[in-house]
Amino acid sequence: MSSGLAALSCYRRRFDSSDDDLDDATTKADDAGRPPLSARAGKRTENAWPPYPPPNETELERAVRLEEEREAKLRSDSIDRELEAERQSVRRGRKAETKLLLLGQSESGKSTMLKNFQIHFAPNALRAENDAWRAVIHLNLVRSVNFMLDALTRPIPSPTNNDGSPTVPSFSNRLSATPQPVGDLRRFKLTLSPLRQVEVILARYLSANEVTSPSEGRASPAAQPQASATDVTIRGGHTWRGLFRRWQNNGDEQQSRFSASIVEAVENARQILDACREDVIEMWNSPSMQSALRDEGVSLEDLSTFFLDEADRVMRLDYEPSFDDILRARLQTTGVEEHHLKMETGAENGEHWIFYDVGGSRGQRASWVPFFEDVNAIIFLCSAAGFNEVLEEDRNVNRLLDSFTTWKTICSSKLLASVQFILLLNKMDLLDARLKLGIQFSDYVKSYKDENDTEHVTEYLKRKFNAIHRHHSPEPRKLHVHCTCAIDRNTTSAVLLRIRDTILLTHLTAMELI
Ligand SMILES: Nc1nc2c(ncn2[C@@H]2O[C@H](COP(=O)(O)OP(=O)(O)OP(=O)(O)O)[C@@H](O)[C@H]2O)c(=O)[nH]1
Ligand SMILES: [Mg+2]
Repeated sequence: MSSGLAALSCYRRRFDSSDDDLDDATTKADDAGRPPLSARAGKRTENAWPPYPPPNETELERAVRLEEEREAKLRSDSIDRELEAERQSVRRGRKAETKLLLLGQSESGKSTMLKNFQIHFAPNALRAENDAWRAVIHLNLVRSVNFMLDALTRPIPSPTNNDGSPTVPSFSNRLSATPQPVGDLRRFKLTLSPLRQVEVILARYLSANEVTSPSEGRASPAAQPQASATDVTIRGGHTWRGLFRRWQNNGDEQQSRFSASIVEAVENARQILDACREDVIEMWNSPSMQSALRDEGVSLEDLSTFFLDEADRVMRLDYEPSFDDILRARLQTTGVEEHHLKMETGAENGEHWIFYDVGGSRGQRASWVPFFEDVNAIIFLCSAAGFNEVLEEDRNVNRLLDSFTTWKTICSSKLLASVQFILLLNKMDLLDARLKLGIQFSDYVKSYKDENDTEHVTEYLKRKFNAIHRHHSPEPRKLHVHCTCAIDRNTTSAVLLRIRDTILLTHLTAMELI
């Protein structure tokens, strides 16, 4: 309790004590303003309030006493109002502390789910980051194009037969055997070569450190070798979004010069993208190119096919990212990023929610622990489609098995004993597509004996996660489970509302308001 509240309560206690000391039937003064019977009978305590008239009270004394009582009543009402205001402010303060921790392995969809929260509850703030997201989307796209060009021109060691002859035709042989002339690939390599420069520019500036780079005249490159064609890594905590807010006149000339140089370089990159647009479309739509990619073993899932399909729109000079585009932009998280969401809609308008979005790869999980002590809820994401995938960082480990193990660790944590637990079975679209393709869930999960359809597999996953939660939680706790497809913001919005209700309920319960 604050000192103000304590002082007010103390005053209230003194004020109320008179009633405590009196019997029910005798506590009210009569209409003439005379004290209650018990008081008149000498039962009242010395400091009782309101003061009682001496037996021979004159008219003047009575008027003074009644005035004092009226003032006391006004003071009491004012105290009541202050107490209520303080209670509201404590309540708001608690809400301002709403902290949510997004957990789960890499690529489970944590950052995508966070973007859903932003789209739903703070759309204007997200829209203000459009310039930064455009750069991420462009980087996703050029990485895919450059990755394809590299894959198609990489010399492949051909396996040989016993007699030394190749068992499969080399790529160039295959390409010449297709209707697509080899010359086209050469042409694409040539005409699209400026995209190498675009990749460097965007990667460089997206990973730039606002504080150190201007003086050092360099930005830390993000263009580290990536596991997937489209992954973009930006160290957690970097205010990369802010780098694109033009000319924030904060009085720092060096900073402004740096921002201006970023803006100029990114504008150049956009010009190049616009100029390369038709060639990218032609290359991507060429059937022989796509079949060559497949022959080459390049998984289309590794490419940002969404943006390649949308190249005509995305590469135009006047392109503005839509919310659906932002949802699809892949930006691998490293470390722990703190995101403040100021609610712009609904009853929570103006409230602050703080999200901690973590990097999910194994090497980063130790950095989650310090955040356990101070959160209201955990939102754990598991890719339901991970059953036939392995971890990027350890290709011997099945993704679903890794999710079970991580979930068990999280559930067992004593630090999280009183935290709200929300589990999202994400990527339901991919699970559904894979099962419909005939991929057998039981081939990967030996204990699974049910039918190979989405409904039964989902039930199995829910049972499994629930059982781990029940057995390993330090004390009984409710688990909220939802199935999601984080790239579909329409279906996800219903889940977001239910998550919000869960969080609000936690608050009200904590404040003993219900
Ligand atoms: N098809 C499909 N793709 C999804 C879904 N959720 C996320 N993705 C995609 O999965 C990829 C990884 O999503 P992220 O949200 O970046 O994953 P993350 O958990 O934040 O990963 P890290 O930052 O590496 O820990 C992105 O390309 C998303 O567009 C989903 O429900 N369905
Ligand atoms: Mg992430």
